[in-house]
Amino acid sequence: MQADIFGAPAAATPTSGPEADHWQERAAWLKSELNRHSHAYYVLDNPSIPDAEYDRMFRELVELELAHPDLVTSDSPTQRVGGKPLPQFEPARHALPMLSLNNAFGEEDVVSFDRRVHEGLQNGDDITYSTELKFDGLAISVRYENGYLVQAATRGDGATGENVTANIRTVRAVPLRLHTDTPPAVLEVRGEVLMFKADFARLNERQREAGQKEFVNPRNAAAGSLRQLDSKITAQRTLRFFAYGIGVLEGASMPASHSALLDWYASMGLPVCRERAVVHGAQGLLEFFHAIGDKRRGLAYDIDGVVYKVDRLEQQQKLGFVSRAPRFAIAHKFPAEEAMTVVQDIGVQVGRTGAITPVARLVPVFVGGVTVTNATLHNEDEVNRKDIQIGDSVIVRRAGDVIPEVVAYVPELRPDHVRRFVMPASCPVCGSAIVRPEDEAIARCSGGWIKCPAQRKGGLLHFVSRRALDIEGLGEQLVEQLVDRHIITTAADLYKLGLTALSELDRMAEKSAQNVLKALEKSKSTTLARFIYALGIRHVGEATAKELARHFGNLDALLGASEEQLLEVADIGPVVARSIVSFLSDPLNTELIEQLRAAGLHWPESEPMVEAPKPFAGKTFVLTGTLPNLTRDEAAARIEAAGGKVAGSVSKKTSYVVAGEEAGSKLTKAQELGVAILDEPELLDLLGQQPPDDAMTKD
Ligand SMILES: NC(=O)c1ccc[n+]([C@@H]2O[C@H](COP(=O)([O-])OP(=O)(O)OC[C@H]3O[C@@H](n4cnc5c(N)ncnc54)[C@H](O)[C@@H]3O)[C@@H](O)[C@H]2O)c1
Ligand SMILES: [Zn+2]
Repeated sequence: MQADIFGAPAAATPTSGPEADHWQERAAWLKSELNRHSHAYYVLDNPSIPDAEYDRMFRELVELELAHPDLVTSDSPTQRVGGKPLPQFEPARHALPMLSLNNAFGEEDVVSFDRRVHEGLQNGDDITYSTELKFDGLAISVRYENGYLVQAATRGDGATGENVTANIRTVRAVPLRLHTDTPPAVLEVRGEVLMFKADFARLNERQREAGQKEFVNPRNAAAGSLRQLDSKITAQRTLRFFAYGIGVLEGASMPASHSALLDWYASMGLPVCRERAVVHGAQGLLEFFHAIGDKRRGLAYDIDGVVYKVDRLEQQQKLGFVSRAPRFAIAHKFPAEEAMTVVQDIGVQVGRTGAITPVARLVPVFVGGVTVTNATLHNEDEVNRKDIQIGDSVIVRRAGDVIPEVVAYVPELRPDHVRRFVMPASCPVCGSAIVRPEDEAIARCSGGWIKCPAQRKGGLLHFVSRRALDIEGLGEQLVEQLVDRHIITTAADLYKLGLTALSELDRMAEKSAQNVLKALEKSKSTTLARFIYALGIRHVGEATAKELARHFGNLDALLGASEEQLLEVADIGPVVARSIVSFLSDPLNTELIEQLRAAGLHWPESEPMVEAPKPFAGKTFVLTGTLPNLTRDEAAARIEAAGGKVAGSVSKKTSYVVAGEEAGSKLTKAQELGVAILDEPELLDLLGQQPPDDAMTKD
């Protein structure tokens, strides 16, 4: 397979096109492709390729233009910002243009940015930078006259945007009036409109219920919601806003620094993100980048990097602008979490509970900071729902430590010959029949761990994993050998391993064998929660194991618990309770537990705790629509804390449906079935609670 200059497989991407040595043709082709994708992204809010793919083509064009400057034309995407405003909107000219940002993809880029700033300012001292998040939404300019919001416009092509004033007025996060007695005569606040992840999930759920198209990601949902001809629709979507820049200012003096500007904004009731800092030099920039990288998953919204800006505005002015971006700022991007590649085959993997997972074998692709060759397709229904076939170009997502998954295929790149995935009839590892109970999404190998080495290996790897007994040095290869050579069958056998047996394995020096034995010895002293989790009971994850340990205090109390007693544990529902009882009533499992105790595994034990009564115990709730104060997650958390269960769909077994505004088909179903319906005040009444304070953070 031929690779292009960025190392990605050429056939896997739309960058195929003309050969790279016909550079004129190639540049023309890149321009037209980039323009086509920009239109889909900026104008239609419906991109067909991942951003990383777009960025790759963009960089290729930049390189070509650098090598052949006569290729640069004014219509080149490298010279322009965004897309043409939609003609359906009234145009809004920006008195000061709204630009883009240059990107840094690695530490070297950040160091050279800092160097260019020094050169530009002829300054030998450390530069002070203001650092903030790069929100993944869309830019907006909001104009206040004498403190009142008078106009809001999208970025558009940088010079002219779309007048979206009526829509912005429905966004609660944007104040209609500045909270100050001395407002400037004119202030253009620039910032990002975005959608929080939870609101995005809820919106897509509603779209699904209503049989309408779902949005690809929060950015496109935000853009699609703001750029609505009917502001009633915008009003129904929860949009947020963070201010981060300034356009025209009249009747007030400009703060001396960017950080002071943001503080001023916050004092006037404009939402400014708290995750910002003032740092010195390239070192300070990189420290901020890493600190935010660690926090990223926990943020309520998507970011695709951080932004560094020279803090002193007078220095910003001195540095000025290049064609489409300021010289005083740069966006430092996180590695892209989505990339495009080709599915070469679809195989299956057998998990520790026998679950058969379809796995796409991919043309290797760099995504989320690593090279990925396999990505999960979750289960048979997902493969069919997403219609992913062998031979397709697909978008692969790897976010943080999450297992890479195939998100979607790219219809415009589907070749003539693709092949469907067929679930095999028997386990590829042990040959036992694969069965899929009618009401379940997961097909399983019916061999159990006695017959199926894949399940044995999976179970052992789970047992030794970091969150279970945390036995260092017992990795995949070692477990594989131990099982394949029939040296061990169960976890209890691990504690019978001796130095000779271990040293005889491949790639096992005596020193490492000794370390494994030491780690095994150390693991004997553990906690009840880890031990329960390590057993690998289906549906008992880490959190449930902790809850069980807390509730029962000691192992014998858990071993003797009935299904009813298990149901009294917080977070445990009928499915989990049944799974625990069925696991513990299998003599093979109880024997294993006894063997492990006999091998010396121990933990502190205590008496079972007495739980306070739970008013919602045994009751099932379904949430639908938007509640006035509580988010859906908050409402669910409160119901669960009171012992109730939250279900996704309404049935005769539902005790209550909690309905907010725009409740959809679930409400109708509840009315049909005669299920009791609550609004937010009634729910809080039942709970004996108050609504929360406004959730939006305004410094
Ligand atoms: N998938 C596609 O087909 C496709 C097509 C076109 C563009 N794109 C993507 O769009 C991006 C390029 O768009 P762009 O020109 O808007 O640049 P950009 O999004 O990379 O950077 C500029 C924008 O960042 C935003 N921003 C967020 N936080 C900010 C902060 N704290 N300070 C200042 N600005 C902040 C502003 O909206 C600003 O306009 C690329 O990531 C590209 O991949 C994708
Ligand atoms: Zn099997």
